[in-house]
Order: sequence, then structure tokens, then C-alpha cells
Amino acid sequence: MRLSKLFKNAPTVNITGLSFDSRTVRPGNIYFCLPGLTNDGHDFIDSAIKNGAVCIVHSKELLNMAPGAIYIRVEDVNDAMNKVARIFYARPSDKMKMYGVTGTNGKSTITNIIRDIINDKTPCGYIGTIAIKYGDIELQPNLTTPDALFLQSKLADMVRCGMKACALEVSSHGLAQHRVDGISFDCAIFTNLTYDHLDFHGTMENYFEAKSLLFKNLVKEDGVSVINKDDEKYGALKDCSKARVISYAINSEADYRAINIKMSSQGTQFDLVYSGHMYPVKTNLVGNFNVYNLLAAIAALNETGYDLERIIEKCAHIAQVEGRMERIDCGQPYNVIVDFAHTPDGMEKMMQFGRSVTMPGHRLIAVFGSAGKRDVHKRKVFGELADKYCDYIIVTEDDPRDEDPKEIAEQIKSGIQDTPHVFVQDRYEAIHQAISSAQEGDTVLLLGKGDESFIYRENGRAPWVGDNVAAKECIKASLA
Ligand SMILES: CC(=O)N[C@H]1[C@@H](OP(=O)(O)OP(=O)(O)OC[C@H]2O[C@@H](n3ccc(=O)[nH]c3=O)[C@H](O)[C@@H]2O)O[C@H](CO)[C@@H](O)[C@@H]1O[C@H](C)C(=O)N[C@@H](C)C(=O)N[C@H](CCC(=O)O)C(=O)O
Ligand SMILES: Nc1ncnc2c1ncn2[C@@H]1O[C@H](COP(=O)(O)OP(=O)(O)OP(=O)(O)O)[C@@H](O)[C@H]1O
Repeated sequence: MRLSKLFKNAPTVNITGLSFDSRTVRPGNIYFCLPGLTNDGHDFIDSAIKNGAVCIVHSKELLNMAPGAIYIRVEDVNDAMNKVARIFYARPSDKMKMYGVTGTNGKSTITNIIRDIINDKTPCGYIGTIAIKYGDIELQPNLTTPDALFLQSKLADMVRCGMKACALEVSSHGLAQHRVDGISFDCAIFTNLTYDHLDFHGTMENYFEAKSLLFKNLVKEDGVSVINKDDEKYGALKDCSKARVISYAINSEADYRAINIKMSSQGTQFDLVYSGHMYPVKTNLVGNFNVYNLLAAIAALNETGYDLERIIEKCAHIAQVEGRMERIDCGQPYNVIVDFAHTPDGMEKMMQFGRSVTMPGHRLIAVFGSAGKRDVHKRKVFGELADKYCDYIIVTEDDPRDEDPKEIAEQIKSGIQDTPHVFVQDRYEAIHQAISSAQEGDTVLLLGKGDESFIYRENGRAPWVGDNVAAKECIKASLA
């Protein structure tokens, strides 16, 4: 594409691609100098030019300018990059129905439910923590919400592959760093705001401010904000939403409300109250929070033109979202559940659910750790929660990064008072011990890693068999 198509009054030089990282610049690229948390992109202009950048987009005054390169000074490089990327990739988000889901917990689940419900009639892509999926393509992501350039390029590829919709997880980091500014959403969904990511945002106010950007920036004329009315941030989000607001809830009057909820370890039933009518909903998903997730997906889809009866029909057989409330059944007489819970709220909800499906008088056994180099305050709270709900606790490694797993375990253990507990550093051995000790009627919860196939240790990403695979192997061995 010509540079003059991307910037007014720019020369007609051919542009081969866009980059904000000097290390990956290719000949003919534009290099955007982004401000970072540790570095400043302006410091890498020479290396970008050495790698072939033909145009530099910057905001700071530059003392030296290389002859031959084109320099374009803008007020806000991030903003310019988002606008340019939209044009360069031919506005892919305008060609698909775009669903953006934000909130502390539930993003992966809701985006996958949305995709699962519509994918047969409306090919739908998914971008988030679990994967990047469209058509037959499945890629492993590095981030939940990729950087703006990668995101636009993947959306463009989705359009090329015939996708008509895309469900995107929008993290608070992604919002704070403007990764989704170039996307025009049709529907923005809010799940909940609970304690997380304060290492990055500093305060809950900042964390909320970041989340609210998705709603402030939804400017499409027929766009819709779908907001959880049981969350205390409902009012604030409603007030800042540019688009019309639709609510969902269990405990409050709402546009989409679930009542008469009946839960078991096999599935859930409830009555959906919508527009003065009651619709019975049956789903294979379990747990109270999945009722919220389903309500959000149902509301989002119905408000964007999908038939309610058909959506409800589909709810009966939602594909298992990997590592989210995944029941492991190898014929053993006790429950084993793998879940990605890694926030105090997620942990508590899982432990409450675990308690509810454990036969009276039997044991709830939990295996979990807490990530290194992330919110340290969570650790003691995880211990306190397990102490409150569980009968036996096995503390193990999560993603220690370059922290000592024993130290992390000590911090978790500081929240445990009376409940019997052990520290087993090796995660496989911890799972093995939990399964070996389980008896008929017990429940084993394997929490924190979900479907992840790696553990971040001191030396980086090490392969991990996965909690679900480890659980199956250990159960089979114990039954043999
Ligand atoms: C904390 C955080 O979000 N960091 C992101 C941030 O990095 P940074 O600000 O430190 O970048 P920097 O190193 O200061 O560099 C500034 C600029 O100079 C450029 N540079 C740097 C060095 C060089 O040699 N050449 C060069 O051009 C960089 O490409 C960048 O444009 O900007 C980078 C470029 O967009 C991101 O890749 C990086 O994400 C890192 C990898 C990350 O781990 N982010 C996580 C925390 C994250 O975003 N997580 C969320 C939430 C997940 C959840 O809900 O749990 C996610 O969406 O995944
Ligand atoms: N609506 C919800 N409310 C509270 N907790 C939830 C909800 N949905 C899921 N959870 C819990 O949070 C965990 C993570 O769920 P999910 O992956 O859907 O969230 P997420 O927002 O995508 O998180 P991440 O971006 O970290 O993957 C689940 O395994 C479950 O324990």
C-alpha cells in the first residue's frame, strides 16, 4: 500500500508492513515509536532503519534524522498506529459482527459460548487466552488481547477466510494500551470486576477505568452494551456507555434474568425472563457463574439479531470450554474438576461449587498454587478461602517465574488455619496425591492452570502435561 493512502500529504512510497518493534521490522515497513513501560520506542529508530524501515512515526522531537527515511511527527503515536492499521488491513472489524468481552472473570467462557452457538450458521472467529481460532486455523496466543497490529492482521485474515463474526476477549491491559482502539465493536459485554491485576493498574479505580474504555468507545449507531446488573459497577458503566444498554442478572430485575435456577454436577436449568416471557433453559454447563456467562451470551446474541429460541436450543450442548469447569470422568466414584480459577472471586466460586457437589460428610480436596511475579496479596486470600471451604489442601506450584515456589507456598499457607494441608512442589505429584487420597463422594478441585500446557519457571516457559491430562493419567492409574 502507498504511504500517501495512510498519511495525508505523505510521498507515494510503497509500504510493505507495519511494526512497533525495531527487532521485527522488515524492509519497506513503517516503524511506530511507542512509549513503553520499560523502554521508549524512540530509542530504537536507528535499529528500525537498519532493518529496513522506510518511514518513522514519532511524537518526540528528534535531533538526528537519517537521510532517505521519511519522518512523520504526530501527537499520539498509538492513536496514529491504530488508525493506520485499520486502513492498511482494510477495516476488517467493519466486515464482521464484533463481540468484545471484558471483566475480571468469564471472558474466555463467554466468547467461546458465543462462538459455539453461532459458528454453524455464522462462521465466527475467537481471539483470547485459550487460542486464536477461525475456520480450521488454531494458533497459540502470547497475550489474551494481542497488540493492535497483530490483532488487525488476524482480523483481516479472518475476513479472508470467510468469518462473519468474531468474539474477542478484551483484557484491561489491552484497553489501557489501546490495543483495541482500531476495532469497531457491535457489542461490548461486561462480566464483573473483582480483585486482580493490581500489579499493573495500581488501584481498583484504574482497573475499572481501563475496563470502562470498551463501553466509552463503543460508538456504532446500532451498537449495544451488555452489562451484568448484579455487579456493583453496573451503574457507572451504564452512565459511561455510548451505546444502548442491556442488562442481565440473577439477583436484580434486568432485561435478561435467570430465575428458578436448579444446579447439579451434570448440568443446570433455569427460567429466562425476557420481555415479559419466560423461557426454560437447559444447559450442560455447571456452576452458578456459568448462568451469568450464558445470560451474557444469550443477551448479546439476541440483541444482535439472532433468534432467541434457537440460541436457547443450542444452550443444551455447549462445547466444553477447555480448562474451564472441566469435569474429568474416567469412571471414578468421586468428582474431579479442572478449572482456571486464579482470582479470589474465581477461587471462592469454584470452592462453593465444589462444596455443593460433594456428598455430605465427604471431603473437598483442593490443589492449587499462586503465580510468581503477580499480585502477591492474592496468596494469603487463596489460603483463607481454601481454609474456609475445603477439607484437605495441597499447595503446589503455579507459574513461579523467578520466585521460590516454597516462599509462595508459605504465603498461601499463612491464610490456612485449621484445615490439614501439605506443600507438594511438583504439580504432577500434587495431583497424584490428591487423586490417590480421594474416596467415593469426595470432590477434587485442580485450580489455577486450566488447559495450560506450560509452566513459567525461572528459565522461562517449561512444557506441562496439563492438569486435565495429569488428572486422567492419575485416575486411570488409581483404578488399574
Ligand atoms: C506489561 C505489559 O503489558 N507490557 C506490554 C508492553 O511492553 P512494554 O511497555 O514493557 O514495552 P517496552 O519494552 O517498554 O518497549 C516500548 C516499545 O519499544 C519497542 N522496542 C523495545 C526494544 C527494542 O529493542 N526495540 C523496540 O522497538 C517495543 O516493541 C515497544 O513498542 O507493550 C508490549 C508491546 O505491545 C507488550 O508486548 C507487553 O506485553 C507483555 C509481553 C505482557 O506480558 N503483557 C501482559 C501483562 C498482558 O498484557 N496481559 C494481558 C492480560 C492477561 C490476563 O487477563 O491475565 C493480556 O491481554 O494478555
Ligand atoms: N462469570 C464469572 N464470574 C466469576 N467467575 C467466573 C465467571 N466465569 C468464569 N469464572 C471463573 O474464572 C475462571 C476463568 O474463567 P475465564 O477463563 O472464562 O475468565 P477470563 O476472564 O477469560 O480470565 P483470563 O483472561 O484470565 O483467562 C474460571 O475457570 C472460573 O473459575
